Amino acid sequence: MITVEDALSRVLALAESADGEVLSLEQAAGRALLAPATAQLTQPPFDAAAMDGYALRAQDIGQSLRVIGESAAGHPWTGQPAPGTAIRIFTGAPVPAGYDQVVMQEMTRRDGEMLTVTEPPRGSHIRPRGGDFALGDSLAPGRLLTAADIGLLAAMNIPEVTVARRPSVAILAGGDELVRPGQTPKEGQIISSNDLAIAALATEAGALPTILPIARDSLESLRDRFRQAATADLIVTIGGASVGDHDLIARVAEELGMERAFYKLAMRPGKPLMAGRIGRSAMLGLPGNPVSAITCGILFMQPLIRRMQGLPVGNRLHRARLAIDIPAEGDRQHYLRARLEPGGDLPAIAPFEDQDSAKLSLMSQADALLFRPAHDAPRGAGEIVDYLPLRGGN
Ligand SMILES: Nc1nc2c(c(=O)[nH]1)N[C@H]1C(S)=C(S)[C@@H](COP(=O)(O)OP(=O)(O)OC[C@H]3O[C@@H](n4cnc5c(N)ncnc54)[C@H](O)[C@@H]3O)O[C@H]1N2
Ligand code: MOO
Repeated sequence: MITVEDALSRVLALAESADGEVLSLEQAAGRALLAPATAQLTQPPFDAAAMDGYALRAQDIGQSLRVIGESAAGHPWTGQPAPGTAIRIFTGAPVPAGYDQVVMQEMTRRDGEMLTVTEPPRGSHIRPRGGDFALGDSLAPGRLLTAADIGLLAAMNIPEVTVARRPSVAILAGGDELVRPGQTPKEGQIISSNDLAIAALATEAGALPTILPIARDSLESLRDRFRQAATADLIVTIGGASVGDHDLIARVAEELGMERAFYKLAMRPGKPLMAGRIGRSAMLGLPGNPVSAITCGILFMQPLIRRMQGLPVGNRLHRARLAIDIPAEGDRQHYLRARLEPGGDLPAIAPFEDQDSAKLSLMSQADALLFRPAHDAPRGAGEIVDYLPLRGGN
């Protein structure tokens, strides 16, 4: 058994460098920027008024000023500046050269052509040219494009960007006991849930998943599914990873030339995780127990999919205080399903008493995976521990 850390670095090594595709900004939100995007202009392109009011010379405040022109957004004033004058100006309009102060109209009194500043302004109310970004500034790759990024890129006059192609992920669940949701299970059958949960995790990480028809516990059925999956960037199998007589995944994968990176790691849940490469595809073999499959999906599959898009692998640990005492850990790194509550300086975390890796209801209720290193000593309420959030904030 290898450590979780070692396993993760071997899984990440399965990623090849990301392929790019060029998309319009309308299509690019949520995608991974793959090449630097460089501003084609300077913003603001001119010193701009931040308020509706008057442009004037700060040194003239206190005098009665003559209003000699108007500058509106899209309609700059082009006259000659002069001491003792002011220009009517609107938010976003160019501040004409020769004037260094905008005064809000609420702080002035206008009488015909004449203007008096009634309250001293605070700040110039001028946004200087280039104060937001300058020609040649760039947005670095390796980030998911947010709504604000899309707005920024548009303002930079970049109509198209190179983003990582979404990795294709073929998801292969197998087992004679499995039927699809919506069907009526016969005696001894259960509904296949793992493939849908893993596909949801893959989508969340930016992949395009395809759920293959459920494989039967036969070599022929599994060979057939692997053939269907052969063009995927990543093949994820679920179940059939352990030691039972029907656990055939490893056998078929090897027969098809899988180069195995590892099999089994010192982790709870998720010990029988397998990883490697088959043909042009990376492969992850997740354990069948639903909580184990989802935990391995979060800890290994999602980082791999992010790495395939040139993104940081994520899964940063956060800190919380234990709400209850917990016993010493065994020889596997443990991820316990836990509830988080708001706390004083840090949130309070309480692992569920029942950590059965077959219980989806508990995984669904969990706010976090409490992280415990192998051989960790007993811990008391109030001690600080690490956790992985399960609801955003990751
Ligand atoms: N003698 C041993 N038995 C087991 C060991 C072991 O080390 N020695 N490890 C246990 C652990 S830990 C896990 S995790 C499971 C993993 O087993 P497999 O990956 O071989 O998974 P299966 O046997 O195929 O299934 C396990 C369990 O999960 C259910 N399952 C499978 N696929 C799905 C699906 N798509 N949707 C919903 N549920 C699924 C399946 O019905 C079984 O109940 O092995 C332990 N045993
Ligand atoms: O690893 Mo199994 O995943 O403990 O249930």
